[in-house]
Amino acid sequence: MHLAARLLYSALMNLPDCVTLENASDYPVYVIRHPKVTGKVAVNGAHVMEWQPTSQAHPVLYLSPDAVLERGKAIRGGIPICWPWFGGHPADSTKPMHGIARILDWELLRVDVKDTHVAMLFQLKSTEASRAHWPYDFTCHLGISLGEKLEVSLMTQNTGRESFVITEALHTYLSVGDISKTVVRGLTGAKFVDTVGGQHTPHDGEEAPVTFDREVDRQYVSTGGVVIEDPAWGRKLIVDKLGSGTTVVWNPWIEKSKRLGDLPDEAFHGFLCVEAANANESAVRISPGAEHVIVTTVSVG
Ligand SMILES: O=P(O)(O)OC[C@H]1O[C@@H](O)[C@H](O)[C@@H](O)[C@@H]1O
Repeated sequence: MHLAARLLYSALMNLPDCVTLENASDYPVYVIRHPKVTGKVAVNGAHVMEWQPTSQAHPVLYLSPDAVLERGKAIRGGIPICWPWFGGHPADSTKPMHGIARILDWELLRVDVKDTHVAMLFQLKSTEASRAHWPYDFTCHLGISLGEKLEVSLMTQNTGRESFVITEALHTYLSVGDISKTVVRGLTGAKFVDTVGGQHTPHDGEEAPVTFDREVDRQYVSTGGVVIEDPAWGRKLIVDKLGSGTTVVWNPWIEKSKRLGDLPDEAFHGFLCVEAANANESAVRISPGAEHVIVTTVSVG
């Protein structure tokens, strides 16, 4: 659907009072102001840019102050949806990094408001634009529930006549008080692929929890959740997931931050990414008519 039609449709949807559609500089964003939670979700990528329970003094998600808000571009921070490939395209390096879902406009189908949360349902269907990058027919639904807990679930349906294989990630940027004191628990013993510098080096599991004193870019074989201890802000973040065989942990540290134009050089001190993903041997084959769901939740312990 064309953007203008989509915006008209949203207007006709009678958005609840706590959700408004703001359209500064032709960049539509749903803004949530609910007694229990505030948030922002961009039409571009159905991208959760912000989510903050009103009980929290500090933001939970990280959003770069230099993030580029332009349709067709990925946002640095929040939760980019990496789909239908995670990382670089396996065969064609000219295709967009992390796939197309984060750079296409999604359509809001429904909003439900409860005392405790706001739930939104977005849809992305295959079009000529998507087929130019990926030649398959699909419908994706993204459910986002913003409350004391954040839940994001991505369902991929194969609406075509041939099977396809996807890799994917719910690429969650989390704010922390000090990355050098941050500890990620829940991945001990898990094999991982180290991808720092673009290499893909397999490793056996480690007994120590994950800590940060340099760039970390790892794809763990893991179906379970993690706990992120952030002593600087005296809190724990709990990231859980379903339908995911890979957990990606990423912090760019200083050199890579300098190379990323949409991230301040020193911003790496204040975030890490923990991504519910399916990569490598967890790539998902979906038959015609079949579907696959991946879910991540984030809460503050
Ligand atoms: O800059 P992008 O395309 O948003 O990717 C950010 C990072 O995303 C992570 O998931 C990857 O593991 C990193 O290698 C990558 O640098």
